[in-house]
Amino acid sequence: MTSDTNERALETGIHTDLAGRMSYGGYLRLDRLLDAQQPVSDPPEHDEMLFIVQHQVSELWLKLIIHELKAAIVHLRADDLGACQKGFARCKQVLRQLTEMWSVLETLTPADYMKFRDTLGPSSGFQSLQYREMEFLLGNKNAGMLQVFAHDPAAEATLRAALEGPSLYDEALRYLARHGHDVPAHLLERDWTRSHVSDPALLPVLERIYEESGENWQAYHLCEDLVDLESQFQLWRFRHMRTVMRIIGFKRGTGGSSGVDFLKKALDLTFFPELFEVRTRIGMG
Ligand code: HEM
Ligand SMILES: N[C@@H](CC(=O)c1ccccc1NC=O)C(=O)O
Repeated sequence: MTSDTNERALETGIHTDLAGRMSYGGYLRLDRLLDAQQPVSDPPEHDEMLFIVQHQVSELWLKLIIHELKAAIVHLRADDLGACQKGFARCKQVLRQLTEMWSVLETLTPADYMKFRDTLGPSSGFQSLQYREMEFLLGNKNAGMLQVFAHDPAAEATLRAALEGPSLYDEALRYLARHGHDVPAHLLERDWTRSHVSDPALLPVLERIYEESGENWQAYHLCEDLVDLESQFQLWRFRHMRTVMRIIGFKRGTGGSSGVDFLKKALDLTFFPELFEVRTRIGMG
C-alpha cells in the first residue's frame, strides 16, 4: 500500500481532551524540569547548555541511586535479600549510564569550556549533596563534608542523617552475622559516623563464603553485588578524572582543590576493603 503523504492518522480512541486531566507533561512536571536549564554566561555560550544538562541528568540518576540504596538498606535489615538484589541490579545499570555519560561531556573542548568557566565562580561538583549522600550510604563517611552545607540547613540535615546511620556495608555485615557468619561483634555496633576500617578478623569469615560459595550462596551473592557496585563506582570516578584532565589539564578546581591530583587520590578509596583483600587469600591453603 502506498500513500501520498507521510502522515500517520490518529487512531480513533487516542485521548486528545486532556484539559484538567493527567497528561504526560503534567505528570512529569515538565514545566519545572524543562525550565531549569538557565545558562548564566553573557553573552550566552552555546556549550553551557551541554554542561547544565549533563549535570542535571547526573543528579536525576543520583536521586534514583539514593532511593534504591536506602531501600536496599531497609530490605537488608528485614533479611529480604531478593528485594535487595533487585535494587542492586538497578543501581549497577544506572552507574553504567553515569559512567558512559562522560563520553557526551568529552565533546566539550578545552577552549569552549574556558569561555564560560569563570561564570561558575566557586561552584563545583564537590558541593553535590546527592553525591555526598550516596558516598555516605556506601560507607565513605566524612563528618567534615557537612561544613560545605552549613549555608543550607535542610541539606546539612539530610547529610547528617546519612552520616549517622549504618552504611550498606555495615548492614551487610549485620546480615551475615544474623545468618551464622562469625562477624566480629565490634563491627555490629559502632560509631556509624566513621568509615569502616579494614578488619583482618573479617577475612576468614569472607574466605569461607568465597571458598564454599555453593553452601553460602545468598551471602556470596550479596558480597558479589557489593563488589560490582564498588567496581562500577570506581569506573565513574576514573572517567570523571580523565574527562577533567582532558578538558582543564592540571588547573586548580573551581571548588578550591588541586584538580586532577585531588580526583586521582579518590581512586585509592574503597568502600568494602575486605571484599577485595579476601581474594588474595583464596586458594592459598
Ligand atoms: C567540564 C566538566 C567538569 C570538570 C572540569 C570537573 C572538575 C572537577 C574538579 C576539578 C573537581 C575537584 C573539586 C574542585 O576543586 O572543584 C571535581 C569534583 C567533583 N565533580 Fe566534577 N568536573 C566536571 C564535571 C562533573 C560532572 C558532569 C559531574 C556530575 C555530577 C561532576 C561531579 C563532581 C563531584 C561529585 C565531585 C566531588 C568528587 C569528590 O569529592 O571525590 N563533575 N570536578
Ligand atoms: N570543578 C569544575 C567546575 C565544575 O565542573 C562544576 C561547576 C559547577 C557545577 C558543577 C560542576 N561540576 C563538577 O565539578 C572546574 O574546576 O572547572
